Amino acid sequence: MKQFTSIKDVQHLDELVNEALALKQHPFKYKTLGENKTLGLIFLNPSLRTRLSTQKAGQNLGMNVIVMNLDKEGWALETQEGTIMNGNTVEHIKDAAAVMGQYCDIIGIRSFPKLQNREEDYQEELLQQFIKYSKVPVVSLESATRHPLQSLADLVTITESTTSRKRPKVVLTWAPHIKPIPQCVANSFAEWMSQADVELVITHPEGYELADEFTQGATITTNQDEAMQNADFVYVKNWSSYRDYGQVLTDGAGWMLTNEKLQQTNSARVMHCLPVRRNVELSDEILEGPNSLVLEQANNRTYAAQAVLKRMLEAL
Ligand SMILES: NCCC[C@H](NC(=O)CCC(=O)O)C(=O)O
Ligand SMILES: NC(=O)OP(=O)(O)O
Repeated sequence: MKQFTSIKDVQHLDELVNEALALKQHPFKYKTLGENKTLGLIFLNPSLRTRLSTQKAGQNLGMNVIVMNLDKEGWALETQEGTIMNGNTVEHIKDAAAVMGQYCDIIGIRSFPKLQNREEDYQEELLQQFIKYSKVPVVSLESATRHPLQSLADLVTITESTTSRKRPKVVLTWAPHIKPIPQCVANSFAEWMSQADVELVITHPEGYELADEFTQGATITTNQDEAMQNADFVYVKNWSSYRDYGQVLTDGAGWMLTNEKLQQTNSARVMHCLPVRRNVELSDEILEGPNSLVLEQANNRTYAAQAVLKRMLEAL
């Protein structure tokens, strides 16, 4: 694997999921594979899970891992081509990425969307420039439009939790939030589920339609109660509008998942990528209840990252 920025970089999805599950059983089986190789993790936004699980994944494979919070600790980055840098930006991404590519064998990068200009965000300029100028394999740690390591961990979690039904019904439901949130976790989850052996239903209020490219094959409804019927997994997530880009169109009163709503499901397991705003997006009773899978999802982030890094190391 030369890079990992979306499901399009995965050739055999089942094999990657099984690899992650096998690594969960034997995390140190390949502890010499990454010997003398450096993994650089670069963050332009906050992170708890992605940072620690990817660092741990690299270490489990024997890699040296270096981490930089570029937004706080680095020079202010310029991304425009050919600009006269007489303003606030200090270093061009061309130079920064090229330098980091010399220090690292694999680079991971997190860069959220600005949620101001849809075309700009969806072009993934920062991620693409990093790939171009670092010249080493790049793994997305969550970009402007996708969060593939999260989606892989989510699929691993669903795979290991499926018992009764061969083709589970998976519902992605919009939830309220207090501020505009990127579409990337929802985009990515929908994109990965469309390639998995599940029935995917997406439910959200009017105006929160995700971009078509991510939702192929899904049933989409604005009726949350209808979506919940007989669900095996409910994935809870807020996102801002794609249509009215970056806008919050409703306070979403009534969209928070509760135990009462869960009654309509097939005892569905409840998922969320975390961090979660308790009692806004999801109730305490669900998060702490027997149906919650959120901690297992977070745990599986390590093995998802390890499976991806293993493939990248093998391709170096
Ligand atoms: N990396 C995982 C999720 C990141 C993002 N959450 C946030 O930005 C939370 C911000 C807040 O709650 O103030 C999201 O939900 O898409
Ligand atoms: N789920 C997730 O990506 O969490 P962090 O933002 O803490 O990395």
